[in-house]
Amino acid sequence: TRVAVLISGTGTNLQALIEQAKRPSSAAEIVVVISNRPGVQGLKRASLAGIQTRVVDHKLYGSRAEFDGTIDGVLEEFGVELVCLAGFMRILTGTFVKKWNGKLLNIHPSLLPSFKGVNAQKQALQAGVRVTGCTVHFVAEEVDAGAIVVQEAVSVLGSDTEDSLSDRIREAEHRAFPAALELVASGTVRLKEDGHVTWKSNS
Ligand SMILES: Nc1nc2ccc(CNc3ccc(C(=O)NCCCC(=O)O)cc3)cc2c(=O)[nH]1
Repeated sequence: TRVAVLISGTGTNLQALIEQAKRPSSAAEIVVVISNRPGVQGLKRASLAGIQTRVVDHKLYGSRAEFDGTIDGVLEEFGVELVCLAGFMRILTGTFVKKWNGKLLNIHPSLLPSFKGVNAQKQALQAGVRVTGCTVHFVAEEVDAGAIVVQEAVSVLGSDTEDSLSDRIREAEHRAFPAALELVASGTVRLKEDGHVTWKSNS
């Protein structure tokens, strides 16, 4: 499966996906990395891995529709079949999400539906939960509300700060996202028309 990864920054999740796609058994081939910001470290990680990169700078577009349309054009140019959002921080328009429905994966640093939106780790600390984690989900128009593919639980320690908890969640993300990538790229898991996830059964 031809995969694109969308980033906005360092791309630590991108690195985990690159390593997963390199494995001989992987069903995924990352064919392009697209950033909405120039000069970010994730672009260097992609180039080091021999993956083509594109920058679609959202500041250069008058509307979200034009920005998303340019992203769509790059995805079509590379024959992309699956898109992973790895720390991509721009909300995608409904038109784009509809076109790519079932082919867009995002990772969120909490056990959705708890703690949607930005600073999910801080929300978990402030809520006093003893278990949080990360979620890989299909992207729906409503932010952080798409069907769940993979989750990994992470304990909250009494000594945790936002940074120590974020680091521990990030380690879980680096396992969960590659696992979800394989499940969807291999066709084991897919999104049904009714918006629910279905697992291919051998029986
Ligand atoms: N329609 C749709 N698009 C998304 C785009 C990115 C992400 C990644 N997670 C994100 C979740 C939230 C945000 C956010 O609220 N950023 C501040 C506003 C930035 C802006 O103005 O664009 C960004 C990414 C998830 C979604 C999603 O669930 N649905």
